[in-house]
Amino acid sequence: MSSLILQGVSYQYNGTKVIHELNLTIGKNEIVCLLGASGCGKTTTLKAIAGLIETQQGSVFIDGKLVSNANTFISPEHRNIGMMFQDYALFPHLTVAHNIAFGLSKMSKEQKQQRVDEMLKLVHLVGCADRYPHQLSGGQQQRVAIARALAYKPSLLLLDEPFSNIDTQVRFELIADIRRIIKTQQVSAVFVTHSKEEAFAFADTLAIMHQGKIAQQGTPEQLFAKPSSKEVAEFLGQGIYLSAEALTATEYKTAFGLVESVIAHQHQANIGKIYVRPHQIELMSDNKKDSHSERATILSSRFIGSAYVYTVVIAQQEIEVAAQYGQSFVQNEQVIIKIKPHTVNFFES
Ligand SMILES: Nc1ncnc2c1ncn2[C@@H]1O[C@H](COP(=O)(O)OP(=O)(O)OP(=O)(O)O)[C@@H](O)[C@H]1O
Repeated sequence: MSSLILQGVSYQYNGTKVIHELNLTIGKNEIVCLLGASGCGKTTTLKAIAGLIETQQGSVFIDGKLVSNANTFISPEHRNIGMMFQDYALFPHLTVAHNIAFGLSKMSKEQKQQRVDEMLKLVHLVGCADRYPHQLSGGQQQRVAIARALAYKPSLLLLDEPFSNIDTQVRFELIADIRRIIKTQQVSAVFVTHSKEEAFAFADTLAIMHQGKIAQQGTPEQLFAKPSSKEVAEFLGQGIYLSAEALTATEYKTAFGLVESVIAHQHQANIGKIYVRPHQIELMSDNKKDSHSERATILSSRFIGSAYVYTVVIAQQEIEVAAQYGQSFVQNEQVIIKIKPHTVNFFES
């Protein structure tokens, strides 16, 4: 059974549609990241799942139970969800223990104490029970927030940009730790961010949102290997388009030479464009001057400690490409580029 199903969910603010007939399914114990540009509707989707807004169309099921459609609306406190929102801070006047125990009103005093102790252990904050939030670091406060969200054993956890106020240095340690905590508690989670790095580190699967819809859902590897649209490919990382002809299931002819795919693709049409990312491009000096391929132009360079990164113009598009060790080029130099064999993203035109 799925933990969460959204079927054709739509929502509009004052007549402006923000989410459009959105579909999303999340499996048991799966961590899914809603990833997308600012304003694409991520937080609104999370609010619709939580019941913080009433959707105008579509159905939401949590653990197989209908929580919202045209005739039904279950309030947030009855949806068995835990929330960890960026602006859903800890109660400043309550100790860590009281913050964690906040949602445990139905338990006896002893049961509450036991659950708080269990949660403190889980989030590595034993000994901090009597502290107040202002006596904790940002990372520790987020550990308390996750402990509070998990204390009453929700079946689904919703996290909205929970790491955005945490220093970059400790952020990825905290992400790994909170992922471990969620996995040990066997709870499903929907996580919202606009950071790809956070999404890759935290989620099992990504659901890329674009203009109020899920454009594609899958593991990072699946999305990189076969983005369903140019928007998904572009969102996953900067790149350039090269006009290409698919010669076979693994070979593409471009003005810059033949490009080889490490995975075979089926094509309806053989004329289109391939999307090439910087790490797939190799710059080479034009020593022989006898190649028939087009040249790229070095626009500028910057030193990043271990190598030079060049801004290069390729087919009228600018892209930053790192040079190989020991290579150097001068401004306006015409260079040959080699596209390394990779999983080619080909879009038919
Ligand atoms: N209360 C509101 N009233 C009117 N419009 C709103 C309201 N809340 C959000 N919006 C609009 O709805 C759209 C989607 O907002 P939402 O917060 O869901 O996007 P998001 O993808 O989470 O963005 P971000 O990454 O910037 O947080 C935006 O255009 C936003 O301006």
